[in-house]
Amino acid sequence: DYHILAFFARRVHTKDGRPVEDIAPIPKGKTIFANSFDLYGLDDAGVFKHSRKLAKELGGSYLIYSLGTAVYSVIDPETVEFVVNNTNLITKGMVYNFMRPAIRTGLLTASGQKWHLRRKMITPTFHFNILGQFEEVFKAESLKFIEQFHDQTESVISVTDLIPKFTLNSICETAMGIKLDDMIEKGDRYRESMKMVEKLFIMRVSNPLHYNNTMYNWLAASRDAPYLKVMHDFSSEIIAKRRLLLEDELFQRSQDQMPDDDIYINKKRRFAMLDTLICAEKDGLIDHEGICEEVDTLMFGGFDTTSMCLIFTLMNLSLHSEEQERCYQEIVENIDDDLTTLDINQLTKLKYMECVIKETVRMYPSAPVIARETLNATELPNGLILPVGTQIVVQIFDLHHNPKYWDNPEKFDPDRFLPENMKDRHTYAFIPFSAGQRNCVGQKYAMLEIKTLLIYIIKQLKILPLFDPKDLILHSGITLGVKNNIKVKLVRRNK
Ligand code: HEM
Repeated sequence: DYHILAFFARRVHTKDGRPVEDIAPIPKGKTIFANSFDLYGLDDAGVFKHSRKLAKELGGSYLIYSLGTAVYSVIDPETVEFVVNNTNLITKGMVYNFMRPAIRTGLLTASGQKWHLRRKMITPTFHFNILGQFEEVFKAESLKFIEQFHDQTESVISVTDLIPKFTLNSICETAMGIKLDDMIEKGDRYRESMKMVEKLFIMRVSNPLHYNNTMYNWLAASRDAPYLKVMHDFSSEIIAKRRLLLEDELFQRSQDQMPDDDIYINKKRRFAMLDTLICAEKDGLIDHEGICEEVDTLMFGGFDTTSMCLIFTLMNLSLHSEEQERCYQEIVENIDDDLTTLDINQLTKLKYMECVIKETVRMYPSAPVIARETLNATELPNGLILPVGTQIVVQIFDLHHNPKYWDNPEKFDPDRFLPENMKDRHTYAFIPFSAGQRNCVGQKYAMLEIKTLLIYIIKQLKILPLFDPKDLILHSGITLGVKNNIKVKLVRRNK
């Protein structure tokens, strides 16, 4: 009866006929419709808390039934390893449909042949040599960031306000080849709309009446439309600007009689990922709509995720002066005083800083949840047999706080990531960038960007706390969000 009231959900079975509950607890739903309306009426902070509460109470991966579907939430590394490495499980979960009005069907949300083609097209744009060119942009943007405080011995800043500007400028200049200097106001509106779109995404997740596209279009699409328009107008303007710049560049090259295929290896010219897409369009491999899909995906993927990681890293460093000092000493020992010479090779020497960043994304993973859908009945290593259409939700946040794999998980302790402390831990207990075929294409890009800004800040300024972490209110979105205005005090270091 219970499952019939979840609108005829196909049921999960076990390989050996044991009751499912022996392997995965099934929390009782709030209404007679199983768990379908458990999130109903909750805001983005409530949705976040709900999942944390379930993970804590149930202590392991668990199963719910919602609107005709079984939803298996995974918080154990053995199942995570199976899921992310299973080539039959690369189709994203149903909830990614709700992102499509904003980021369309690009690399993040696409499936099947389309995903394979796009992944093949976009992966080379994150090649080591190209990242080396992007490093110049990260340095320029980092310098701009700290120059805001150059005439002050101390200043109070809101990292939640300032960091997203830095990351949006960086992604637009690296990936899109466009400086935002004459689009500052439009950039501000883009960021504000993005925030709103994430809120609306969670409103849809928490209201099953909006799951179906027709119902959503009828009941909620017009409410969301103005924010989506701001986002899409912004990305369209960037594409149009880059098209003109690239035309110019190609024209110049034809005048100088240089071959077009030399365009990406010319050291003097800065490569933009968007150029690859525009050139692929000329070869008939992608159309204008496809370019819009990928630009919206990369802007979103490259902006909000790194913002959140930087915000929480700066917060953690402000709260932990000893760890901050270790980062400072490591910079002094490994990085040239003249930051204009900073390059990728120097960045790889900052091992402790890497531990700090990893510990931060463990505690606050920018992508707290990822999901897949089974296209066939799928047997898991623990003996559960998931029927076709099951949603597998990898709860990265709960995995990263699972006390079975992390001692004192709420404690900030970068030493967890020293090689000697990692060897006995399950590799899949930590997957901030996911893993397997559908892992994050921007992982190396993100680490470079984050390390570069941290070097510029820590080298010159001490970061002091102005925020009590007990007050932190996290919320769900497409990425992890925070309700608070997190401030820190920056004090110039004595030379
Ligand atoms: C701290 C920063 C970042 C974190 C924590 C992060 C995390 C993730 C995760 C967990 C996934 C898997 C999503 C899923 O399975 O649904 C992912 C995918 C992706 N990320 Fe990132 N990401 C970060 C930065 C970036 C950057 C900087 C870019 C682009 C410039 C980017 C672009 C993408 C794209 C396009 C995908 C989809 C890949 C695919 O499905 O083939 N990410 N990211």
